[in-house]
Amino acid sequence: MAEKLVSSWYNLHSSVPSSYVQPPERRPDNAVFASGKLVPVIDLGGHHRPDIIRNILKSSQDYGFFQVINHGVSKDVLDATLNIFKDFHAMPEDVKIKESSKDPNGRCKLYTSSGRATKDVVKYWKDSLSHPCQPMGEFMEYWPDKPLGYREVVGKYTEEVRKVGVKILELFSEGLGLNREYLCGGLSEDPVVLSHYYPPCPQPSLTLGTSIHKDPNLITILLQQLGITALQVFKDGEWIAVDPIPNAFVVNIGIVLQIISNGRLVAAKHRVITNSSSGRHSVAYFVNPTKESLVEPAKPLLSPTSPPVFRSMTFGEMTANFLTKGFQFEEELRTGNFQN
Ligand SMILES: O=C(O)CCC(=O)C(=O)O
Ligand SMILES: [Fe+2]
Repeated sequence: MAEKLVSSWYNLHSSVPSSYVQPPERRPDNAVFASGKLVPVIDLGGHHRPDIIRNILKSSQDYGFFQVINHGVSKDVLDATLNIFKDFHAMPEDVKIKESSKDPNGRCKLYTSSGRATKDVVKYWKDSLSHPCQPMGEFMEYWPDKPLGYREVVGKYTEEVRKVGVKILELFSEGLGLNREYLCGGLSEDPVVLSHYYPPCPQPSLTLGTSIHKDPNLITILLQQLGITALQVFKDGEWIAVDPIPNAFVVNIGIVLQIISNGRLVAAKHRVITNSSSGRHSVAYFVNPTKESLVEPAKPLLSPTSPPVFRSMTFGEMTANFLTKGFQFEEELRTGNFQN
């Protein structure tokens, strides 16, 4: 971690440093907002499976986003998770660095801005901790073990969210006409958890917490802190706010699922704005394939009248390209657009 965390210095400033000022066209105050539009809310506890599937597919085609309620993870687990990550980001910088530097391969990391700091023309008002979270705890020895209880709380949370992920992936598979387990093997076996902290910002109209991006994964299952609306989704030239709902998860489609569905499901652009009165925490669970997995349009969805819209590539190769080229790399993945 070469650059100082925003949380270490934000309270010393009454204006944002110039390196955090977005160009006018990207500033939140210059954006067009959709009034009255809402990302659909889906009750996963509902009993009519075909309805749930229909709603999930429709939201994923129209918005690339939906929220789920009655997903089976208890309020206690959600609260404990947000609290442990709050406590993590509140620790002194040297402790946070030590606790997140145990993995010799650097897959547990603490970073500021987008983590691609040298490539960001403008920086983002955010610190993040991320690490793999496989269900058998394979990687747990490299997780932070401070604050007290971190591994227990995050281990429980990621195990519970994994189950929600399996449910949702099964619904997607069925809805797309694939067999129920299609997305459940290597295509979703390398999950990563990301804890984002957006400190209070003195000039929210000039800066962004997270860049305008699409997620380079299968799906994301996001837990938002209540009381602050900051996540926005881009649809038809307008930004739609994703208001936090008590005990809900926000689910969004990543580029990998867009490719597997051969473009039927959409990975939408989104971003996070800051606010001056309080900090915000969110916890993203990225459902990722293993790096050896081949990401390509599902064969059962292809036919002479429905040819592949995307080319195949291993997830490892895809990730390396997204890291250097950003989500614009998606264009290169479309058949006919490939450049070396
Ligand atoms: O903090 C949020 O609400 C969203 C974060 C996000 O977009 C991501 O982790 O990809
Ligand atoms: Fe995202």
